[in-house]
Amino acid sequence: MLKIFIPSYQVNPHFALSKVKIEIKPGEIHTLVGKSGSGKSTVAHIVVGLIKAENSSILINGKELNAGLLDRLIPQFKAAGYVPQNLHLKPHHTVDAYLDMLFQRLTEKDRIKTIKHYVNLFHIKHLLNAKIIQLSGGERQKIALLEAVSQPIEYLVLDEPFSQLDTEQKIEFIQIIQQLIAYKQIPCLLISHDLVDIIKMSHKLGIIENGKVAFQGNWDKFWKSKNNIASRLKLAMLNWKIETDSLLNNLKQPLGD
Ligand SMILES: Nc1ncnc2c1ncn2[C@@H]1O[C@H](COP(=O)(O)OP(=O)(O)OP(=O)(O)O)[C@@H](O)[C@H]1O
Repeated sequence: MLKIFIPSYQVNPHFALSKVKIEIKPGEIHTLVGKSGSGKSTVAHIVVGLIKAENSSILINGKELNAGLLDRLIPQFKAAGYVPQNLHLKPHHTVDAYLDMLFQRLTEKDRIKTIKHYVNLFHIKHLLNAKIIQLSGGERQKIALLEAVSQPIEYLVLDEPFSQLDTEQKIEFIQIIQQLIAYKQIPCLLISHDLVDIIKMSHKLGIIENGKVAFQGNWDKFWKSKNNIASRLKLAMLNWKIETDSLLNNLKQPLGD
């Protein structure tokens, strides 16, 4: 169980996070949505320990994590798997060499077996000889996710992981994440403002507005909620569904001359 509590965090004189409380069970994907600048990435940065917010607590399976423990530079303790908005991959490595590097800690036999498993799961066999720099944006996002889950992590934080993907790639990516989360039984905090991701992936939804959590709950609570922002999001979802349905219906019509 991942328990996040940020009572208050002043980001700049005009913006602060306040009373952010999120709990995510193992195997659960909790999506945080909100307008640009509402504070989503700041929450992610605190949760993975990139910034330290005084008085905040991040508890994973009952253990208190502080920025020191979470620091990615401390190799013994990398509880957080994190895919940031801006990816930092080594451009000149081939995918093959990159995977080899990620699983260096394993014996050769285990490394070969593990890499084979991930190559199949991520459908990247055809990319093994390509250099990272030659990959498409979506393929790079896959490698970044693979890197994040390559360590024995205890929770996963994904910040806009689908921003570079088209709908088909997105559906493939969503399935990979769902399998990983279910298999590893870890909590996942997903930051997104894409309705497809939100509808297809979330077990729970949090809406953040101006640094505060304006709504939080499961789908049942969401659909019953009279909260203003939840209502606007519902409307967008319903319109999206209508648009998608009509698009799909139109696709079924035979093409004219
Ligand atoms: N180090 C910083 N110094 C000053 N202001 C900052 C700093 N980091 C973030 N901010 C401000 O805090 C606010 C929230 O930023 P944040 O990146 O968390 O929003 P967001 O909801 O993730 O936005 P987006 O969806 O566009 O990525 C923004 O107004 C941003 O400019």
